[in-house]
Amino acid sequence: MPPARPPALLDAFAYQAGRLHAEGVPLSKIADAAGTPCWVYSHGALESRYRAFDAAFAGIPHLICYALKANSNQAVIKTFADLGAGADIVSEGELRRALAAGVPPERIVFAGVGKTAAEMAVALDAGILQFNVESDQELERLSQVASQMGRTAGVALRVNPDVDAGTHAKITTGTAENKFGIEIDQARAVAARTAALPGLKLSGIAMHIGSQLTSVEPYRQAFARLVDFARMLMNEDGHKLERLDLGGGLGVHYQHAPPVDLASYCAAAREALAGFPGTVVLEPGRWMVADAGILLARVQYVKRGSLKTFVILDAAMNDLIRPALYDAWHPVIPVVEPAAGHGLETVDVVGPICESSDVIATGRSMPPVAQGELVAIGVAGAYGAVMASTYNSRPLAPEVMVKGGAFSVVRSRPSYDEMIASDRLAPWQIHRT
Ligand SMILES: Cc1ncc(COP(=O)(O)O)c(C=O)c1O
Ligand SMILES: N[C@@H](CCCC[NH3+])C(=O)O
Repeated sequence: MPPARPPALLDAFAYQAGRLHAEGVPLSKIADAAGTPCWVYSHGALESRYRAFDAAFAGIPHLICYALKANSNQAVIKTFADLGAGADIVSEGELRRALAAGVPPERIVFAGVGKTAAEMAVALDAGILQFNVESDQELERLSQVASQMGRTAGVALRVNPDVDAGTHAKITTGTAENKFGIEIDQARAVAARTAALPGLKLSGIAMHIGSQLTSVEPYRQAFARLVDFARMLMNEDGHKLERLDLGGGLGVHYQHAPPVDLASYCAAAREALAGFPGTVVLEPGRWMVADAGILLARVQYVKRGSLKTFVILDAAMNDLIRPALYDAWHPVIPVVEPAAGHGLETVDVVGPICESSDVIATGRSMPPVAQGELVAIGVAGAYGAVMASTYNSRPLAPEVMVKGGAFSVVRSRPSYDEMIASDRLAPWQIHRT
């Protein structure tokens, strides 16, 4: 097993003159301006991730539909949209975020098992590229909504290839046990139904087998099944498919580098797609943003007990829920570079929330940190801010984007008044004096 990820490997976050920076900005300066906890994103890292992904698929017609669910801040979406990205969305909220950030509707694909008729209507009205349809009932509803509006909906059938992605049980999506997609054995009949129903145009086949994949083999199997199925639909049933949507899921380097990297993922896709005449749609989320973001926090207390030492931060599970939810491992890095030859201390890094699951790191061996110091929680650009809540009435942490030597608050911290502003008393609780 290779050693846990050293801080120096975080792409855009490195020590300069003994202080951790985001690109050219000392993180302490951002903490002073925005307060802690706060999210910090590197514009340069986002751009280089997108460019690398795009370059890997050079030579084959492709459309990168960034999966907004990983990080849907307007400044992040716009960074990708400016480079030509489309969007993979799962809700009307994400549709509105994509459009507001300037993603052209003809580059938007709409996934999700529970699309409402209202969501379909808004997306049809916007003129999105395709609906990734996940059930026969959804197909019927989409046909009705589109017909009533006098529109034609582009349809890609999301098939469930029944391949185990070998990832965490809570984030696998491509086996028959999961709610996602149409079982591949049933999908041929659903394709025929799509061709027969009004208001629909079958334009592609889609898949997405899970997230944080760390091996290429499940991709190979799933891609092969998808392409075989698409060829059968084209050659035997006469459907004209314009697009194959391979979904997302490419894993990133949290604790240990995954053996699947962009090059091998892309090679597997190219091999499977050889000779396919259409466009390949890709829906990377995590891979595009994880390394480009950190959560910046300040140590409030160091509590030394008889069994454990707790480093208590001002960031908590309501900010970053991944450790509590998936036992996820994130690097925790002191902002002041530890002196050469520093020792290590085994600590639990926790937040102030009243739950024992409010952990950022358990049993972590790290350089000692003291009260008042800043720490960066790394690889937090994906599924960080988007999964945050206000549990314990903690306002959502602000988001900051850095570009070179400049930084900007791209979502502010709500005031306490704003946080409670939409609560109302019931009429019978209002007493007139
Ligand atoms: C349909 C779909 N596409 C794309 C993604 C993005 O996945 P990831 O962030 O793992 O690339 C997801 C999330 O797992 C998804 O459900
Ligand atoms: N939210 C998850 C992954 C699920 C991806 C969305 N289908 C994570 O933090 O890793």
